Amino acid sequence: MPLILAAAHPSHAPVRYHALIPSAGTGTRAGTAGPKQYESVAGRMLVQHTLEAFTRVKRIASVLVVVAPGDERMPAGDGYRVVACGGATRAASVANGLAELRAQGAKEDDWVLVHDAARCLVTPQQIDRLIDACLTDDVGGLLAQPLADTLKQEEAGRVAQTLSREKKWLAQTPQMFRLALLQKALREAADGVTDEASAIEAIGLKPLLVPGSAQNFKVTWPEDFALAEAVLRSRTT
Ligand SMILES: Nc1ccn([C@@H]2O[C@H](COP(=O)(O)OP(=O)(O)OP(=O)(O)O)[C@@H](O)[C@H]2O)c(=O)n1
Ligand SMILES: C[C@](O)(CO)[C@H](O)COP(=O)(O)O
Repeated sequence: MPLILAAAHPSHAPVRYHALIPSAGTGTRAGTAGPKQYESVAGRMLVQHTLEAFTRVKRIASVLVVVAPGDERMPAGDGYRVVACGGATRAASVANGLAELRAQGAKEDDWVLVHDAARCLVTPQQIDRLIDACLTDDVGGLLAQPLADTLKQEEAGRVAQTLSREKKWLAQTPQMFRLALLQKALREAADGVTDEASAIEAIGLKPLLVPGSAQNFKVTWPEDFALAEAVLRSRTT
């Protein structure tokens, strides 16, 4: 796919935005027979809804989907490429995808928007909101949702204490950082890092929190499929 020059960086160098969609998980918590991203939701594979949102954002120059080695279930489609370089963890899949982007010619300063295949309810408007908020930021940032419920800490199945929910956010995706910075952060990240922002935080930087949407949830549990289906169908009526 040709890379499109999308916007002007303050230094006047061309800035490009790439989407990286880790889709190499097995979906163990979803309780489905196969990986959840291939389940049918509102008439299409779950991951196809995710990809449609990104391919509709015109300033995104390329969309790269990372699947597990040997996985041939991802359909080919317009506007995205599939590479079978998934790793044992989400962070490894993202790191391998970043290396692939570099191999394809993406530059160190290009922005990368990493987004879970399993967040199939993201909208082009939400993606644009993140880009608009971060494009002049020195660090980058993520969509996130302020905590709505009271927060409990558990000990042996009982409440040990109630934590303050003030200034607490649930991290969503996309999470948007410069390519080389994110590569460095993931190289240095401790095992078990569960999102890009925490790798960036670990090197001493403070990602920007950009309000997302409660509808941008990650399909994780069996009951999430029906909810995703209902939301998607409500958008087409
Ligand atoms: N080794 C991995 C693990 C996860 N992912 C991707 O990271 C996203 C978020 O992960 P999660 O929701 O945890 O998906 P799974 O790992 O598939 O689910 P589970 O943890 O229930 O097994 C998903 O789109 C998933 O496909 C990935 O690319 N490579
Ligand atoms: C990246 C993420 O979706 C932000 O909330 C989340 O950390 C993914 O975690 P998982 O353990 O892969 O479900």
